[in-house]
Amino acid sequence: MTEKLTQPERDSDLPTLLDNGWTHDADRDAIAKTFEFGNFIDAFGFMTRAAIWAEKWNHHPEWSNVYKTVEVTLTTHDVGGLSTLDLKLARKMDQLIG
Ligand SMILES: C[C@H](O)[C@H](O)[C@H]1CNC2=NC(N)=NC(=O)C2=N1
Repeated sequence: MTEKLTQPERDSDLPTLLDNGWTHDADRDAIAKTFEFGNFIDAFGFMTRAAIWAEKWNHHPEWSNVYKTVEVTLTTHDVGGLSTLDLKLARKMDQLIG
């Protein structure tokens, strides 16, 4: 059963993501990041590769794409806030952009 992040998990895991351009939306208990690419194909390719991981982990982003920009919000709907799945997917997205 997916659980909400504990405070110790937040203290240890969130800072690195925040340093990597993620922001924390306290109201939703979600993290968000805007990814900018060189062109539309690179942006869509990022979404395609991230989608494969999202489906594999059964954990899906809330995201939108306009031309070279992909806006991502991650939260776990089943628990109404952040879980380790959000952190895992965020780290994977950061890994995909190299
Ligand atoms: C039925 C299915 O396993 C659930 O709806 C999964 C699918 N993907 C999900 N993605 C996200 N971000 N949060 C969830 O709670 C969630 N739940």
